[in-house]
Amino acid sequence: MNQTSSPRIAFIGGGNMASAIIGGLIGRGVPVDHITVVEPFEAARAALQTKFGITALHTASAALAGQDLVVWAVKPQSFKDAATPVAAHTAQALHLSVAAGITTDSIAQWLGTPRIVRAMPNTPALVGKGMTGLFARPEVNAQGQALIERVIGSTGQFLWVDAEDKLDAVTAMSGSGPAYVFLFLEAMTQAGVDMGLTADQSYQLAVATFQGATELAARSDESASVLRERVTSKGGTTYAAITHMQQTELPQHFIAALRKAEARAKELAAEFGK
Ligand SMILES: NC(=O)C1=CN([C@@H]2O[C@H](COP(=O)(O)OP(=O)(O)OC[C@H]3O[C@@H](n4cnc5c(N)ncnc54)[C@H](O)[C@@H]3O)[C@@H](O)[C@H]2O)C=CC1
Ligand SMILES: O=C(O)[C@@H]1CCC=N1
Repeated sequence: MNQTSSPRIAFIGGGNMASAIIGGLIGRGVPVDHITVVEPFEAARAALQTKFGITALHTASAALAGQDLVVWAVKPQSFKDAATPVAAHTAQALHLSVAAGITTDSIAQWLGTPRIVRAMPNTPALVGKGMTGLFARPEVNAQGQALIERVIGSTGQFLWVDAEDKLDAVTAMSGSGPAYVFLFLEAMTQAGVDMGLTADQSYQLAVATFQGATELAARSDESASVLRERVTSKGGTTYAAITHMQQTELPQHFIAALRKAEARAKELAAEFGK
């Protein structure tokens, strides 16, 4: 994105997710003075200053008028309160929410505009390897969708879903998913230590294995199950481990856990969307 075509973008909430997107935008050449952030928390404002040279506003003001896009990066429970002072200045803007669970119906009601895209990003966006699910209300035109793709594309991959409730599945998969991977990394590292390796050695082995295996899956035309079978010699070591995982129903427990995340996304909408 160059200087002349750079949109003006405001962020409401300047925490982890906002920082990931801001980092992506700056990396793609969006000038810092095209980015406005409202962030009430002093330490978070200081972090934005140090990291990006952005002086965030501590409260909504007329500086929010004339923005092309407003990105909502507050916690679901803070959204409604955050919306009231902002809505007065931003009725003309396109809005992008990354808040888990909060529906565009609620957001449209709070902001007084239906021009809303809902996104479910994930934290690998911090290193440009994010995966974001997107849903646009019908009032968002192709130009609006293209702007969203430029912004979110600066943080990694994205995909559009055609029904808003599918974002609950996206949340359970890629939104929360990095935490599942980190849990597996922790468990693999512990196993390595139990078998006599150092914690550093174990962690390196675990992280490199995830990196390598997922890169292989991404580049391969074969399914994950075929790739798995290629590692698994009959009666060998992988067979011993996978058999134990199947006998103890690890895959079923994993699937059930994702359904819990999906259910929680729906609960959040009911809880904080009123
Ligand atoms: N962390 C994650 O992996 C993901 C988070 N999300 C969503 O992103 C949103 C933000 O999450 P994080 O960045 O992790 O949280 P965070 O806590 O790092 O950032 C939220 C920021 O909003 C600020 N804030 C609170 N009240 C405000 C107000 N009235 N006006 C403006 N700012 C206000 C807080 O001070 C805080 O710095 C959440 O809704 C979450 O559901 C979505 C996908 C992944
Ligand atoms: O745990 C959460 O509610 C948010 C949404 C996806 C990742 N973090």
